[in-house]
Amino acid sequence: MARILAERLSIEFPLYHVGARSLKKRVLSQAARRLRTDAANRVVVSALRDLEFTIGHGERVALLGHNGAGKTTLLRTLAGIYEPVGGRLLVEGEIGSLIDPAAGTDMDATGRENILLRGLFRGLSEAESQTMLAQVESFSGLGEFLDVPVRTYSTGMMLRLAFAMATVAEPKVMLMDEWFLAGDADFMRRARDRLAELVHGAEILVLATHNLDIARQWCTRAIHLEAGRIKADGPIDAVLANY
Ligand SMILES: Nc1ncnc2c1ncn2[C@@H]1O[C@H](COP(=O)(O)OP(=O)(O)OP(=O)(O)O)[C@@H](O)[C@H]1O
Repeated sequence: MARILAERLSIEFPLYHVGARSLKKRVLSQAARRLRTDAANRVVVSALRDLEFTIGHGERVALLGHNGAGKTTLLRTLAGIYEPVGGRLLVEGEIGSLIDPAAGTDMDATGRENILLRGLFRGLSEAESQTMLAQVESFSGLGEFLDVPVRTYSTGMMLRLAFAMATVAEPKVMLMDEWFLAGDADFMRRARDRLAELVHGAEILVLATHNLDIARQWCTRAIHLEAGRIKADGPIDAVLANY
């Protein structure tokens, strides 16, 4: 069964090329909330600090918080893109990630080649990859553009490809950034239906959003992040009442 467990989970980003003494002085002199110097005397941004939570089967979690609170960092960490600098993270269940459309995409390869590569990466057989290709082809609506290098795609075309590739997998843990809910009206009508099916089929949904209506509509629980820490965690209505 799908499960996510975080214990004292912390993420930091070293800031290279900002060795300026003035910045270091500032970091040391003020009670800086997010910046500090690490053991190697580098300035680091503390993006997530000591997060503790468990997400279990059937939970639909909204990550809420103002700009820079840590929502995207947490999604990327759950997806395995960032490695925690402290604490422990356990994610059980196949992950479907709708976070960065370009992530895991070879920009010089065509859409079709990318789909087949993704299939191979997931350990699908040749026949299964071809089935996935047919599904993505019909769902993405990219038509002849599937045979063109991805680097020439518009933002909306990238989104279609990424969406179609991520959703044919029927993952158990769905990680999603709200901007995947943006797109042209025609595609989004179909995408929302597919997404609703996926969310229904997935055991866990984690959705980062600023849109409280979307949070209320899609989620049962909310984790409110503030400056990299959990400010509130509970049933969606209770968290939103104090948001
Ligand atoms: N690659 C990076 N290098 C340095 N700092 C980073 C990096 N990515 C994120 N941060 C910092 O980590 C903190 C959390 O950023 P994050 O993008 O997770 O916030 P967010 O809640 O998703 O914000 P938004 O709502 O604006 O998208 C911010 O202080 C940000 O500056």
